[in-house]
Amino acid sequence: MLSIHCFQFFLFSICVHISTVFIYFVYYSDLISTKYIQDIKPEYDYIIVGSGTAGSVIAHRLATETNYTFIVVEAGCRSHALLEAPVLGPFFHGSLLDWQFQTVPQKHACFAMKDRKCKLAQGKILGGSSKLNNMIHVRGNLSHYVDWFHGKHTKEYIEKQFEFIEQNILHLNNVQYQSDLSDAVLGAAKELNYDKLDTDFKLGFRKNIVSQNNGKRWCTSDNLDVNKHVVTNALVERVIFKGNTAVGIKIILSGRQSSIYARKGVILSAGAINTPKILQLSGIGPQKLLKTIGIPVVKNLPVGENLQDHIGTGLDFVLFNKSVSISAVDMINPIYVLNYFINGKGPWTTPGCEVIGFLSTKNQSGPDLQFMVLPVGLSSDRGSLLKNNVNIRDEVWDKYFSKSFDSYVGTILPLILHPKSRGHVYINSTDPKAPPLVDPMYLSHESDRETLINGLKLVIQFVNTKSIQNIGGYINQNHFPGCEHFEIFTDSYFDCYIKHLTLTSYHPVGTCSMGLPDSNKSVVDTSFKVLGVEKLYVADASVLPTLPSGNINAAIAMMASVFFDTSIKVKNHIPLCYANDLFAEYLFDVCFDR
Ligand SMILES: Cc1cc2nc3c(=O)[nH]c(=O)nc-3n(C[C@H](O)[C@H](O)[C@H](O)COP(=O)(O)OP(=O)(O)OC[C@H]3O[C@@H](n4cnc5c(N)ncnc54)[C@H](O)[C@@H]3O)c2cc1C
Repeated sequence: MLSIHCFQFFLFSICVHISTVFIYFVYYSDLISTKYIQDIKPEYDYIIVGSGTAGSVIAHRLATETNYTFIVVEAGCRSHALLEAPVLGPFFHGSLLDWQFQTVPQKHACFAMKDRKCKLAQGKILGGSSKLNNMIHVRGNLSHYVDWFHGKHTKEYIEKQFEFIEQNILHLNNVQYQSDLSDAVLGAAKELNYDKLDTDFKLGFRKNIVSQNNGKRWCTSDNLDVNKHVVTNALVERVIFKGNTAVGIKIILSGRQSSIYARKGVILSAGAINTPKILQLSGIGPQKLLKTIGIPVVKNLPVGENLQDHIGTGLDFVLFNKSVSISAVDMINPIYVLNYFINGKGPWTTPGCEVIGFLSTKNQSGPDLQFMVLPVGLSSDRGSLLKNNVNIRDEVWDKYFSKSFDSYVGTILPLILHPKSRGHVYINSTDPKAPPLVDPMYLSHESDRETLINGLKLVIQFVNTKSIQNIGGYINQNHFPGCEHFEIFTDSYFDCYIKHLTLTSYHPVGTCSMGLPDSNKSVVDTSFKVLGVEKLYVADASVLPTLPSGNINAAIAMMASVFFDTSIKVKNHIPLCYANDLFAEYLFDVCFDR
């Protein structure tokens, strides 16, 4: 048996090395072409920093609905068709396509990770984190978004924005490949009286809808004319101000510093970790922090505070005595590879997570917990990739995860939807290349731990259903290393377990919160404008004041679209029109104010 595991490890390791070499090739060929080909003008109407989910929605709408000049400035490289296969997502973690952020050592979480630091992958590539993500498309609960805008936009308006994005910007499919675990979990949910999930997220389960086009990953950046509108491998250092008006940005391109100017506005869409970093480097942030670092204060605002994330636990918690999916080794079967490249079908299209569910640990009508169901676990690849992605310590690996090698693993991952723990992102140097200190303070609020403990109990309930028993499911009975002194599956054991095995779902938000101008928690107003300065906007994950009820990519795209409508179209008196649905509009390709 040991020799099979060694062989599997060897095989996976070869795949990891091949993908690493290919990523180097993609990265460096773009770097060289950046030097000789990319053409940047000194001034545009708008500058967009970051080509991720949000930046690309804004760029696409600027290109297709206005005559404004603009440029998207992206620190990462262009992608490559071979990197679009959904199954390859985990290979990008820790690579040149990832900012490779880690948390500072955590007081209440991440004990099973090296130095108590959890890794927090974020995409550094054209398309941003949407090139690394699991492609799950969830609208979330619309009434939360109405609250974010303090009533400025109605639920119907938000719904229209989602419809617009779903019809014009994303490609959405049902998952193209499913394991036996999917149907078993849906069967279990039925046994436990959960409904099928409807659109306005309440409680219930469903198979995933994913952002894919013919089985290939689809990102908002895939709409862009890259040669015309994007410069890659260009790191934005800071915003340039004239008085209190943003007039441009300083960048490092091909090792050289230069400036680009914007007539109408600078839009920061660099994500929830990098946008606060750029603002702080530009003198917008907590006064005390900026003074300590020696940066002149342009505006004292709580930039970088209010960091939140959907936190979960439970990898390799559910085991099976028979296979519930094809094995990781099967993934390199040439038939599956060809099926993907020729038909856009089969296991290579897998987003990882096949089913999602929304539950309440408090018997309420709205969810406080999400389940993500994956037919793999941490030990599936025998330690060649995922162990490093999650930063697991060797001792924990040897004592716990490697013990699952002789079983089959699947994952029912409980995630807290509305955590109360809050952390921060602070720079600790004036060097734009230095990563900021990311302290999410995971699980620092006791109620978050309570929710997750109840979540693990719900996982056990699911595993005890007939549907899961029929496919040979059972709970891993090994004590988690570090928690041996607690009686297994008691509340105190689970409390210890989640503090050790703390997992991010890579959903950091909130670090440049949207809110009312007189609140001391707001960084941008409900028009996405940075408070107290002119012509500077933030539109990305960082403006979300709280976490949505579900995966966040669609909500970020929706926010970017609202930003475009309200702060570019309406502000510049360009009529709003979601579809040319009047005959005259259709005929003359215009929109009328309604
Ligand atoms: C591994 C993973 C799995 C996920 N799974 C899902 C999922 O299944 N469903 C879901 O809904 N959400 C998922 N998410 C979350 C979702 O993808 C992100 O929240 C979303 O893409 C963030 O969008 P954004 O525009 O705020 O930032 P990003 O998409 O991260 O874009 C920011 C861009 O700015 C660039 N940038 C940053 N700093 C600079 C600088 N100084 N100069 C120039 N450019 C810069 C970055 O390189 C990047 O391209 C996942 C995320 C990850 C990482």
